[in-house]
Amino acid sequence: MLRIITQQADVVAELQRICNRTHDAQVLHKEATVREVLQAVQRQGDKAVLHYTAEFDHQTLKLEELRVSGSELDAAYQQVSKELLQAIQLASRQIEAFHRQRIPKSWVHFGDDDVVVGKRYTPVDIAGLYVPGGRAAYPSTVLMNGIPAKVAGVTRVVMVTPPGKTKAINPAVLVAAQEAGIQEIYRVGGAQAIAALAYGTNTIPKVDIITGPGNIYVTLAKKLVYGTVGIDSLAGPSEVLIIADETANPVNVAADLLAQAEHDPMAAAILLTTDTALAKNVQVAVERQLVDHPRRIDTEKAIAHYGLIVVVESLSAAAEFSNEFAPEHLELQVEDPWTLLSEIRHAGAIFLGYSTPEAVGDYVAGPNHTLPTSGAARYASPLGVETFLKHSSIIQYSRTALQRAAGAIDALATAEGLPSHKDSVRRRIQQEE
Ligand SMILES: NC(=O)c1ccc[n+]([C@@H]2O[C@H](COP(=O)([O-])OP(=O)(O)OC[C@H]3O[C@@H](n4cnc5c(N)ncnc54)[C@H](O)[C@@H]3O)[C@@H](O)[C@H]2O)c1
Ligand SMILES: N[C@H](CO)Cc1c[nH]c[nH+]1
Ligand SMILES: [Zn+2]
Repeated sequence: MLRIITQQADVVAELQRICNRTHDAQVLHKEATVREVLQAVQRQGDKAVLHYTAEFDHQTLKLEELRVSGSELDAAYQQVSKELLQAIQLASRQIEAFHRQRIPKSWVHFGDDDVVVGKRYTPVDIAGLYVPGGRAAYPSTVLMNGIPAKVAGVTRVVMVTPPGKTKAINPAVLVAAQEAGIQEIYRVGGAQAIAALAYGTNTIPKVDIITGPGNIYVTLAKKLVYGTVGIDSLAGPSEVLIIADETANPVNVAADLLAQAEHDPMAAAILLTTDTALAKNVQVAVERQLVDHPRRIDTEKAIAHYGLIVVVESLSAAAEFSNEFAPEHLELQVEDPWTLLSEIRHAGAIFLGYSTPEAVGDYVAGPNHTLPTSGAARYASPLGVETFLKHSSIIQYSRTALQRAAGAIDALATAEGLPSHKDSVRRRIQQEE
């Protein structure tokens, strides 16, 4: 049952417990498993990848089965319905249009002082996309990662995703990949997939950046390989926080809470409301909607451990609690969501009004659904084209400009005790032209 507490209780402590669920003491044993997997793949490559695929995904693969074959890719189109193909294509267009809106552009500034400075953007050479596949198949996530990579101009994009129950990858995932221009796909999931992308094996290439969401094992592995490779952000078990007033519909609020809880037993679903009656009605509606829920066991676990309703004194108090939590998804189901928006500082994606369930953002709105979780929205942003780009600073000085700067460089280099820095400037300005 979804618990109700009031603002008199220690709301901040409760929210912190839920927010920290992926990095608290209880996940330490999972981190130990992940470290073991990373080390084994680093040392033994493909052999360890196949070993852990058998252990965690219960699939015994031959080495040559790791890469999804051309015939499996071709066959996927015959296995999806026309409606699903059209939905994938519609979502692709929306996602591409959104991500093409603001592509970071290189620039140079030619100053009057004979100094040129600028930024030059270049894509990573090779990107590795993680597409989850343990408890659900995620064709939408293929698009959310693959399209921004292509828009950024990444020339080699590889994808990893766990094998399904019969080794085969869900055909919708393979169709989405091809619609996003991805052909190089490996049948591997979990920490072993992240390790393979980070260190490289004989079969799977080492990449420059790993992007994409995943469960606790995937998220811990991404955290641990950061530095060996780049990562997008820590996009772990899903979460939603809804702020609702008395005007919200309790049945819809309940459905939106369950829409995130159903992702994972570690998903979080929180309602902050100013209305006691709404709190009770949502609690009842959640119970009713769970009765014949096809994913009832996992969803109930999420609701029981990481679900919460808080009755707050004001919408401003709700906004402050939400800022503490920094949710992946924030829904504002209140009479005037645009006014409340001005009080929100930290959230991955914000959904305004009664007709904007979070599911529109998961699939068709266009903004990315790969979002920071577990408080990471305090410092991180949704995945985007810029995730696959980095920039180099551009600097050019004329001799006159160097002469002007020499005094300041002298003083700073002297203060730092770095004489060759000073010398590299002095020599140039003392040299004959
Ligand atoms: N934040 C986001 O942007 C976002 C987007 C989509 C999905 N998600 C999240 O992605 C996750 C998807 O999770 P999933 O489980 O369906 O798929 P997944 O692919 O992330 O995880 C499945 C893998 O976990 C590994 N694994 C499972 N049990 C293990 C164990 N006991 N020990 C070691 N490894 C183990 C297996 O190797 C398996 O391949 C959910 O948490 C969902 O909420 C987040
Ligand atoms: N809500 C997920 C992000 O937490 C994304 C997703 C994909 N498919 C359905 N939902
Ligand atoms: Zn979702």
